Amino acid sequence: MCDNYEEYLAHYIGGSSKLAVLLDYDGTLTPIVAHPDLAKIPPETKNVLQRLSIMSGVFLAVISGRNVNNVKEMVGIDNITYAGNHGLEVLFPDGTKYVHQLPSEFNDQVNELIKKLEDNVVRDGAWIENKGASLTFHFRATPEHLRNEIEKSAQKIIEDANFKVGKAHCALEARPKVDWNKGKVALLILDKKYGDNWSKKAKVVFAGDDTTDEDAMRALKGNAATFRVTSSLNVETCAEKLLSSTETVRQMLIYIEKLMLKNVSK
Ligand SMILES: O=P(O)(O)OC[C@H]1O[C@H](O[C@H]2O[C@H](CO)[C@@H](O)[C@H](O)[C@H]2O)[C@H](O)[C@@H](O)[C@@H]1O
Repeated sequence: MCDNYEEYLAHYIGGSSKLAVLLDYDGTLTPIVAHPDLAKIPPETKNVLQRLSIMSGVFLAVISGRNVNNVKEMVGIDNITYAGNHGLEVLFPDGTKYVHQLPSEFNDQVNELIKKLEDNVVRDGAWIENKGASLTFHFRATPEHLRNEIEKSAQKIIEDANFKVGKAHCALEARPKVDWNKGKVALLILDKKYGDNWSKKAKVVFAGDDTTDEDAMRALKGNAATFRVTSSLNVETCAEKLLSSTETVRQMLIYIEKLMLKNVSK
């Protein structure tokens, strides 16, 4: 049921003094807007994240499809974990990094893909966000009557270039064909923080709004409280609960802060 998170979280977190909060960025911490550079984190959301980031017993990670340096800059909080490119790269608060190994031919493949997209579908407002380990083909600025055709053509080009293609908000995500995703990186992050029996040591909350976030909801099933941010009640999801907006995500984070304040001051 939508936005009915209080009872669910109070019951799930219980008296636990250790909680990992894993959050997607676009569409979860910030509303979807016309261009990625405009998706600034609302100050109230940043404030509650900042408070959670220094709260004893709370561990915070942002797991995004953006380039990892870009998402770190957009959130702007030190000492938390950032995963970018759908988990292919991670910056840990201790200064260490995880970079998922890509096939040696990847750079050539991505350059070829960019050239094909530029020659065929980068027009009528559509553009490529080159994020290094993956790219996003954006068509939000394309007139609505042209979107379907441009999306179909781009999808075919991405598939033919041997990339994984995923549908996003007015965009297609092109990712290398490696067995890695937001779910696998969520498990890696939790393992690194708590050890491989993390599920016995900490409670976990995950929230995301997009299809790539479903990998995390699936991987965490049974060991986390998971939320899909969506305004539709009919969305197919592996999440346990729905949240209707980024504003509700912010309210939920404030509720988590209250619960954890009680738990850590016991
Ligand atoms: O995993 P996320 O943090 O949710 O990132 C997913 C993609 O988000 C961005 O694109 C989307 O948000 C933009 C800003 O609101 C919007 O203009 C665009 O239409 C959306 O598709 C980002 O640009 C991508 O790199 C991320 O992969």
